[in-house]
This record gives sequence, C-alpha cells and structure tokens, in this order.
Amino acid sequence: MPELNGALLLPARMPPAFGVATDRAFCQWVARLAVRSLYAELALYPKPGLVSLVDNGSHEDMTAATFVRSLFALRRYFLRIAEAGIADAPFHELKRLGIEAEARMLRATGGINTHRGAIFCLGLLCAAIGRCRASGNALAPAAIQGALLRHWGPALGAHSADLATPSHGTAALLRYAASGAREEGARGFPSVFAVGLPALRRTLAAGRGTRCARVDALFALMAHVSDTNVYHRGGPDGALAVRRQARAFVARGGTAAPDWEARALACHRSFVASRLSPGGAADLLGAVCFVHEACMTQAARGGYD
Ligand SMILES: CC(C)(COP(=O)(O)OP(=O)(O)OC[C@H]1O[C@@H](n2cnc3c(N)ncnc32)[C@H](O[C@H]2O[C@H](COP(=O)(O)OP(=O)(O)OP(=O)(O)O)[C@@H](O)[C@H]2O)[C@@H]1O)[C@@H](O)C(=O)NCCC(=O)NCCS
Ligand SMILES: Nc1ncnc2[nH]cnc12
Repeated sequence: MPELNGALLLPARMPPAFGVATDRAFCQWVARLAVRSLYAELALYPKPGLVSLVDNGSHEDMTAATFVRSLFALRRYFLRIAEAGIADAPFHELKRLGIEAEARMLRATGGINTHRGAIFCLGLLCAAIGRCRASGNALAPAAIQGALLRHWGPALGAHSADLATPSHGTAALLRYAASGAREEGARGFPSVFAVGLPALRRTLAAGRGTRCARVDALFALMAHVSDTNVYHRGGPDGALAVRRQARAFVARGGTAAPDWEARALACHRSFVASRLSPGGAADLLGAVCFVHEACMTQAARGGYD
C-alpha cells in the first residue's frame, strides 16, 4: 500500500512559536496532528471488529486503503475548521465545513462512511484548539473541552437529529433510545476527556508504551460508550456483548495482564463472528490520541512562546 509511506507517516512538526508563527502555520500543525491521530487509530492492532492494516475486521466494504484515501481527503478540512475556531466562527459555519468534509470523504471512498464520526468529533476539537490559541491559553485537556463548551456548547445542544434525513445514528436513537455522536458533542465529549484519555495516560505512566496505551483506551471506550454503529449492526444484544467483553478485558487489568494480546485477539474474533464493529469508539480513540499529542507536543517545548 504505497500511500502508507507518504505524508501520513511523517512526524507532525512541533507547533510554531506562539508569538512568531502565523495562525495558518499553527492550523497546518493541528491538521497534520488530526490526520496522524486517525492514522494511529487505523494502524492499531488488535482492535475488535475494526479495520486495521492487518485485516478488515467485521467489514466487507472497506479496507485500510479506503481509510487512507479518506484521510487524504480530510486534511484541508481539519486546517479550515481550526482556522474557523481561531476566528470564533458560529456553529452553522462549522457545520457547513463538516457537511462539505462528509461529501469529500464519500467521494474519496466511493460512498463508504469511513470517518463521519471523526469529522464531527476531531473537527470540533480542532476548532476548540483554534480557540485556545486565539485566547492565548496553553493546550491542556480542560482548556480544550472548556473552549468547546463555552463557544459552541449551546448550539451543539440544539443540534438535534434531522428525522427527515435518517441515519444509522437516528435509527438507533429512535429504536433503542441510544445516544451517540450528537450527545457526546453536546456534553463536550466526556468519553474522550474522562474515559479514553485517562486510560491512555495511566498505561503510559505505567511504562507499557504507546501501543498498549491505545489498546487500553479503546477497551475503556468500548466498555463505556453508547456506540450507534454497534446498535446499528447488533441491536441492544450486540451493544451488551461489546460492553461485557470490553469490561471483562478491563477488569483483568487490560494490557497489564500477561495474556492481554491473546484476550484482545479472542475479542476481535468474537466481534467478527457477530459482525460487530465499534466504529464510534474507534473515532473517539482517534480523538483521544489527537488531544494527547496536541497537549504533549506543546508541553514538551514548554508552551508556545
Ligand atoms: C452529528 C452527526 C455526526 C450525526 O450523526 P448521527 O447521529 O445522525 O449518525 P450517523 O450518521 O450514523 O453518524 C454518526 C457517526 O458517529 C460515530 N459514532 C457512533 N456512536 C458514537 C458515539 N457515541 N460518540 C461519537 N461518535 C459516535 C459513528 O462513526 C463511526 O461509524 C462509522 C460507520 O458507521 P455507519 O455508516 O453507520 O455503519 P456501517 O457499519 O459502515 O454500515 P453498513 O452500511 O456496513 O451497514 C465509522 O466509519 C465511524 O465513522 C457514526 O457513523 C452528523 O452526521 C452531522 O450532524 N453531520 C453534519 C456535520 C456537522 O454538523 N458537523 C458539526 C461541526 S464538525
Ligand atoms: N478502524 C476502523 N474500522 C472500522 N470503522 C471505523 N471507524 C473509524 N475507524 C474505524
């Protein structure tokens, strides 16, 4: 897969100095980091039911190459929505950028939904990071979440499902009262900040490295999130199965357990057998990696100044 050796694998350069660099250079850094984080999610293995560089999980219609095409199509979107954040654009402007990005994604993938959740979640986080820069706040999880809720929280709360254009998410809401991406957004992505990110950081602090940290964050998210993709494919029984298996993995210590990899692979095989795919949790893992890398890169150089 030649694309994988291209720009996506280049390290995101350090953020430019706060007082010196242009807003554009800052937003380019944010966009590279967003794409890199989504690539990190794609590359992670094992990942129950999900597409990776190793296999297609529970999916017949998409491969890693489909995701890479989608990522290339989204680079400009993340840049533009970070710029919109700096400019304190109203929510309807962010929404317009999001809808355009969805259309670009679908063109790039031949109509397959690879990253709708990520366009929503990482897009809003890019805008919030732009707000942090505009107001001179250092990048920290609480600052990013606070900026998101302060500037777009009320509009996100009112961003209710359009029942005239049904989606798998609205179907899950109507049939099972399952919350999904919209509710996550309206509450400032608590699954990212209060579930996935702490799990990632605990594993890193324990010295088990990035791969284990991402696996632990994914299982923590699967154990917690109301994932409309899981409801769409497996109904409430499927959602219960995902939560139970993820909770069992976490309860055994996650990647601290010596046999964690065999257990994660068993979970992967079980999800594939039932056609389950926690796509919402996968998008949220991309967001966790994004917030972590943005805050760490900035901290590593002692702030922007
Ligand atoms: C707000 C929207 C994103 C609306 O979403 P809605 O709730 O109407 O549902 P969907 O159109 O179904 O998309 C939601 C996607 O969000 C992901 N997701 C699910 N649960 C959660 C959750 N709890 N938290 C966060 N994110 C969540 C999920 O994305 C992943 O699943 C994809 C595959 O999904 P799907 O196509 O349904 O299923 P397949 O298995 O492929 O189906 P088959 O055909 O094979 O059967 C996967 O790729 C991930 O991306 C959901 O897909 C929104 O659409 C919206 O308002 N858009 C406008 C843009 C906007 O307003 N932006 C605001 C500023 S950025
Ligand atoms: N790796 C992945 N596999 C399937 N669906 C996804 N949605 C986001 N990332 C995904």
